Amino acid sequence: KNRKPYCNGLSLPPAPWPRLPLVGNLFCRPPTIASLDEVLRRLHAAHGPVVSLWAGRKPAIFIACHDIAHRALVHMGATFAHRPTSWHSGVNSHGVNSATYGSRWGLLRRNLSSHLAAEHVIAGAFRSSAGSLVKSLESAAAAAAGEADGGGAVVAPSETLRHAVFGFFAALCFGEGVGEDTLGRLRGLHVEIISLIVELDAFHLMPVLLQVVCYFPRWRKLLSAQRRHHDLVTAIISARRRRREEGVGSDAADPRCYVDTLLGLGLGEDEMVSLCWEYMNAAVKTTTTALEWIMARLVLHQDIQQKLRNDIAGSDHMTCGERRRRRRPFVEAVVLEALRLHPPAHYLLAHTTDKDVTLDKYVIPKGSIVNFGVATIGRYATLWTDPDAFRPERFMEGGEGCGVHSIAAASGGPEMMKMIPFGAGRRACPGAAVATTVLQSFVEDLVRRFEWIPVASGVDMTEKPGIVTEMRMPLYTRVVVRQN
Ligand code: HEM
Repeated sequence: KNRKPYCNGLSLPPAPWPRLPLVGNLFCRPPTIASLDEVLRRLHAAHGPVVSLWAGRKPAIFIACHDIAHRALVHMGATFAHRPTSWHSGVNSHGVNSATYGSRWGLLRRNLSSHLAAEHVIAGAFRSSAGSLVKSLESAAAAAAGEADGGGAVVAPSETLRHAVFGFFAALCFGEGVGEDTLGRLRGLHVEIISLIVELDAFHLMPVLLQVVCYFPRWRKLLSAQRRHHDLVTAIISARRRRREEGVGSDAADPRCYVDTLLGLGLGEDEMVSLCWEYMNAAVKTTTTALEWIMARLVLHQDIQQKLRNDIAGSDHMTCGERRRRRRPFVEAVVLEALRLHPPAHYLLAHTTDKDVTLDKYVIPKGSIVNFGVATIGRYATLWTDPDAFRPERFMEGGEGCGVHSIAAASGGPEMMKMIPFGAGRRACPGAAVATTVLQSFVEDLVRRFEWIPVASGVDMTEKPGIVTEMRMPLYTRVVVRQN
């Protein structure tokens, strides 16, 4: 019914009628990402890859086609590089992601990207967290060995993986030397704040009235958690500032961690706290979730796990740094295939446009919310053979995914966008290269040190939809410590 001409004879992308946000879910319970998935599945099936919902007075347009996503994010990159604003952004208000597309965003993004490109910083942080991850798993396996009925110990490694990934990114963000106790409190605060955020609000999909209704009962708790987070991170930053002023270690001469780079930019306290929140928040849950899906796949596909082990056996004598620099096509393929089939983020962060644009045969009005179906594109039946099957070989030489990277090259065509786990174009994830390198390195260490065997009940691969789509049941597996 709303296909009537809107602008220059073109109509808006098809939407359900009446124009209510996430129809059918609004009145019974707060709308969730699961209900969004459901509504979009039906709309795409009925109307094709470009559809709209209504977030209050604004259309929210969803694109689930790699070709159209390529036109929007790459060809019309500058037009689609804007983010919608929010009346309350809390801890996120000064982040790169919420920055208006312009000079401040450019400065913060360049700073983050060059910090993440510093090879020696990444290598140092990785060495210590990979070491402690292997030790913790060995201890967990030893503790559980008594309960095992032969053939290794049954463990639930999720918490250990999460701890290692958090430790790695905390070392990159705040530098080495922050106490375990402080990191524990910081992790607890991240969990608390995230549990209080209304999921769909993160995608700018809720009309203001609904936001007020959903946030009202949790507002005080959210403010209190944010205040405690602010105090803790300010104390860590102050300690880091003092270290630099006193010239402890080589840090004063060579800015290493993210906080050092922020101190160099002369930002205010609130800005730095917000940027640290964003760093840890953007990095940890996504990377941990990806790691869990990869390990679940390796437990499920014993042949792929063995092939991976054979493949990395040749690098056993190398140092950590040498291994990270060497190209490892099969490990890369395993990580890419897992990111295609199980992207941690099923949608990008919300984009918006600074003018009316025509896309496909529709008009996208200025200021609309625009988002892209990451999971739908990665599992598209016309783009991938047997898209629901886990086949890393498709990314090897001669395979249908050969040449496809986790981030589409700006010069490539739409075929480069057959998967977009990190987005594409100007707002694509600046942490993509670090995340994939770290995933490959953790996976190598975990497969080199342990054998991962399914328990009798198998592996539950059901998804738990959310801002980050995790496994519904945490991984539960048998591990055997390898002797060599
Ligand atoms: C497996 C791990 C990760 C995944 C799947 C992931 C995914 C994404 C996605 C889908 C976006 C939205 C892109 C868009 O809206 O077009 C994004 C943005 C972003 N990510 Fe990541 N990310 C990961 C790791 C990281 C890491 C390690 C960092 C930094 C330490 C990071 C920092 C950011 C930032 C700052 C943005 C906003 C960029 C901007 O608005 O300019 N992410 N990420």
